[in-house]
Amino acid sequence: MVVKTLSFLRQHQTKGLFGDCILPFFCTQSLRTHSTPFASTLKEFKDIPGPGGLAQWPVVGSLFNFKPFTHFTPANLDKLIEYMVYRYGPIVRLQLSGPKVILSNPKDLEIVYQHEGRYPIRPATDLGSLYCQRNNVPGGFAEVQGEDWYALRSPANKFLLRADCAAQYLSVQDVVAQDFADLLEKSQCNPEELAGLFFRYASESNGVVCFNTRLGCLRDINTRNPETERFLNAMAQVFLQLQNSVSGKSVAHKFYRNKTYKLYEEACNTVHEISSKHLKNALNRVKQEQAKDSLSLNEFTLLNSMIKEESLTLSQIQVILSALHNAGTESTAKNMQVLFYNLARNPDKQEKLYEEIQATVEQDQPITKDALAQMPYLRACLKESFRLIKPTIFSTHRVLNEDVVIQGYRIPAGIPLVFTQVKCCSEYFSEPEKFIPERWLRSYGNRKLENPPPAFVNLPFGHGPRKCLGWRFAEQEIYLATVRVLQKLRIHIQPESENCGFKYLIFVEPVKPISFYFTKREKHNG
Ligand code: HEM
Repeated sequence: MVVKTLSFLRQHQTKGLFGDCILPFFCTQSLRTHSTPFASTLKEFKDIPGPGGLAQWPVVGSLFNFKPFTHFTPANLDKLIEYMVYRYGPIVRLQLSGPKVILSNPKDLEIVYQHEGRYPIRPATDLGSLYCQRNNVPGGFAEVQGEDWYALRSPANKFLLRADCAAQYLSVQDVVAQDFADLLEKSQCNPEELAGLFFRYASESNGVVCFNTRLGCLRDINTRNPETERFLNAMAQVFLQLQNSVSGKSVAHKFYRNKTYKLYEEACNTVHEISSKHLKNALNRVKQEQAKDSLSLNEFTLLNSMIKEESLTLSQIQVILSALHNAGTESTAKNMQVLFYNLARNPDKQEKLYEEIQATVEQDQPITKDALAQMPYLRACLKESFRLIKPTIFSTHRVLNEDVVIQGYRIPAGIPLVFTQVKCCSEYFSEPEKFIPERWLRSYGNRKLENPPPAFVNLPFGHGPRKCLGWRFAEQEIYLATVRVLQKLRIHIQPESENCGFKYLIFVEPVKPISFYFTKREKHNG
């Protein structure tokens, strides 16, 4: 097997499939570290460092990682993983509902990505898969693998991988961002309700992309549409129950339709029902406008690109658009709050960003693609916020179809590899706990970045063919909201949120809702 793996690596290197990176890295890192002859340095899977004894037993071994044997619970799995990396190093083998390998060195992540193949496998949450199996409904991007995944991903890629896709929606998403800023200006919300406003913003902004319509999520409380409210509540319920399923609050859903499962199923059905309606309406509008000759399918929109895909059925279009809307809402809402939190805690950086905005965009003028391109500090602030909070999602896994050699250990195909980036912060960044957007600027303090961090050190949207499909939209939505809010308001947090912790269940999220408050900026006249 060892020889097979090595010959595989050699073979592909000579073929150039992995560029010239894999084998040299393998040689310099793994073999040099252990400085023994080539094949004999390969160590077996069972020798990977990690908790020993009963903790490695199949099935029951997982239990020994948690209370009462340790002080960790499934709800703070990220802390357990952080501890494991601290205790055992960059590669750790442990039982977590089956054997897993935790990797934290960016160079090892790179190796995994190089081996993930055409159809990368990211294991789904069991609640999502159970829902599809028990109801015999097709899965979205998160639930499907292999060719089924590719059948969804490839038509979506045609639009979403184009560099200019988000720019098509810039003006309409800008209006959504202005509505959000207006709402924050007027709001007298408690922290939970405020967190809900971020969720509403992300849903509204993604709605214009996925369903070509304003869903009405940002309407004033008195004019809200009951169906939109039902939609928002159902989407929030989907994430809540997913969190319950991964945080150990529900285990029995695997065996029968327990409360968590039933709530999840009901919420998924509601999301499906309402998103089907939105899609039907959007398609009708397209037909009407085509009949009037006022719309050409050549207009570059997500919906048009789906309609033009002859291989796609209506139900597949529905799955793709609904999955995009769901995947993009909670993730964007949560990461946006993290950015606002970092800006609130660093008023000097917030003012510096405000100055950049003032110099680039007029308050009553639309935000253009060029204007966004001229705001490097805005981009640096988001990048730094992602770095500080990472991972943005708990957590990116891959399962490889082939054996791989990492840190000198042979990891058999099929073992889930869990990526975490806890340690690399201090290794690659000075003052890693500080929010320093400047570190991402080409010149930092008038000197060129001497040791730029390795490429795989900060991957908020993942990497490779299975990378986040909506990353351009996520960034655009966060940029627009930040610009429109800062033009009007200063972002602050109450002292009780000063050191709010974050947890990672599905997406990153504050342990307690953040107590933001906003003060109006005096109007500038140019
Ligand atoms: C700040 C906001 C967001 C963050 C941090 C984020 C992050 C991620 C990450 C880390 C993944 C897994 C990638 C991997 O396995 O390599 C992912 C997957 C995905 N994201 Fe996002 N995302 C965000 C917003 C969005 C938005 C706005 C959309 C849609 C408009 C979206 C759609 C998706 C989809 C469909 C997938 C599954 C892709 C697949 O399995 O093929 N995301 N996202």
